[in-house]
Amino acid sequence: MNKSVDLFIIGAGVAGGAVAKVARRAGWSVAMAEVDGLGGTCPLRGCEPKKVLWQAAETIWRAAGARKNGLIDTQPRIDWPALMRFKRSFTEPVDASVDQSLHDLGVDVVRGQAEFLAEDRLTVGDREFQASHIFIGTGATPMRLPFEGAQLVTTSDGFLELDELPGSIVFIGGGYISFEFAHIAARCGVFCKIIQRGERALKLFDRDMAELVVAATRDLGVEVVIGEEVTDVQREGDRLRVHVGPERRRLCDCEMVVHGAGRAPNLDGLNLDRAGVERAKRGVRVDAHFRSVSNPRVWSAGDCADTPFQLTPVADMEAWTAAQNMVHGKEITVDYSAVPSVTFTLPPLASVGLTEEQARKKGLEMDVFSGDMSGWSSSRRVGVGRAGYKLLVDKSTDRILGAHLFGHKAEEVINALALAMGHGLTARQLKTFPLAYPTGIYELRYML
Ligand SMILES: Cc1cc2nc3c(=O)[nH]c(=O)nc-3n(C[C@H](O)[C@H](O)[C@H](O)COP(=O)(O)OP(=O)(O)OC[C@H]3O[C@@H](n4cnc5c(N)ncnc54)[C@H](O)[C@@H]3O)c2cc1C
Ligand SMILES: NC(=O)c1ccc[n+]([C@@H]2O[C@H](COP(=O)([O-])OP(=O)(O)OC[C@H]3O[C@@H](n4cnc5c(N)ncnc54)[C@H](O)[C@@H]3O)[C@@H](O)[C@H]2O)c1
Repeated sequence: MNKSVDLFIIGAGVAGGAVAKVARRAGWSVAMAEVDGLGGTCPLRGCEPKKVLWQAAETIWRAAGARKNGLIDTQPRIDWPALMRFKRSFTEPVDASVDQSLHDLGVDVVRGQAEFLAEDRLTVGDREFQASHIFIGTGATPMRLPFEGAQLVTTSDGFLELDELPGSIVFIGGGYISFEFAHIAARCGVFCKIIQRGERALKLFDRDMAELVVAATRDLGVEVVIGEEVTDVQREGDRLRVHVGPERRRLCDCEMVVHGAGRAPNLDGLNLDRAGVERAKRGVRVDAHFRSVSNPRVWSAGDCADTPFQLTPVADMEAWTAAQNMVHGKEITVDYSAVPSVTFTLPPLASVGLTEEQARKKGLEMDVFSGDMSGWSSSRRVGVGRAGYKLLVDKSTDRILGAHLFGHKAEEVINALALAMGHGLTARQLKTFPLAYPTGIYELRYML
């Protein structure tokens, strides 16, 4: 069956959903293909289910802190199967609820894998579409691991569906996923090891803060191995053997190996060549307005586009911007200078703007305010052992260039700093504005 539409959207995730809204409100006819659950990674197998697990682990963390402070004498335990059932009470309704909103919006939802036939034509199963505009919002998937035993490695999707936890887990890679999952699993009694190649873990974060997180993670009993690259995984009876380095040296055995080695744009199988859509390693090549550089009918944003971050709010912001340009003929761009990001460890690691290294490379004249927060009452109240901050302030404008926090409530405080950066507030304004006390955000005045 053939159908012509103003816009065909590939992928019903955050980015696809944002574009659909703008286009339908402008009266465009819109069809949208989705090969998996509607809603995409974030609500089904990413941020949302992870946060449910994290919140449960936070209870254990809080209890450990209270025990350390001599306030309680028991340590609670997570009932993992119950936690999984609880998690599913969040994830299972998502598909039907997104389906309903897309239906109410007037989007023609097509279940199945979309593939290009030509520059303006696509198929999904036995349906064929001709579209004046096409939006690619296919997200990312765990990147292919270049070794034989890769099929033995559990992905983040698999981890978030585990009915039972194993006794030991090795995480490949020391980025967001490994640290977040290890902080959860370790608090459920799993022995965890994180293996990171190169000279440091959490590379997207400020070096000093990342070191603090590694130290706190080791305090928790998680082994963090830096400078080793996982090059093979093999089955040995009922265990898995992890090898590292070019010579495939045996490093350790464990019950499960989890993929935290990065995510790649989900573009294979789309037949981009047939549509003349150029791609780079990081995704569809787009101009500053999110239009394909090689096929003007095609637009792309979110995790599958060659843009700087793989984060939900960024996918949303980029896709909304792409839609304004595509539907309303605007020429707007995205400002990435104040994008906050959090690694949900316990306590969390949060960051916005430039790291100290990046600011120094740019030759910026700045004041660096940094310190240890472990002795502050906010840390002592919850028994935090390690906590720190670093704020970079431009000497000439007094504006925040970057902010990096590791501590209680960092995941919330960082948003105040992002707002301050985005709206050009000065350090003095932040320091003197009367904020509610005693709160995490109030403590900004002690940092500056
Ligand atoms: C474990 C985990 C935790 C995360 N935690 C956070 C967090 O705490 N905070 C945060 O900001 N970000 C987090 N992220 C990242 C966040 O989930 C992504 O940045 C965000 O979902 C990207 O949105 P998107 O719309 O670009 O892609 P997606 O949400 O991945 O949507 C793409 C959709 O396209 C579909 N699709 C792909 N190919 C086709 C095809 N050929 N035909 C039809 N449909 C197709 C997919 O099935 C998917 O539904 C996390 C990611 C993971 C994996
Ligand atoms: N809280 C959040 O916002 C959140 C949470 C999870 C994921 N995400 C998004 O998903 C993306 C992917 O997350 P991720 O944790 O998989 O990737 P990541 O990019 O954060 O970290 C991957 C790390 O694995 C290392 N690595 C790769 N192959 C290796 C090997 N064979 N041996 C040892 N180390 C290896 C890389 O050098 C890199 O440092 C993130 O970049 C982020 O944008 C965000």
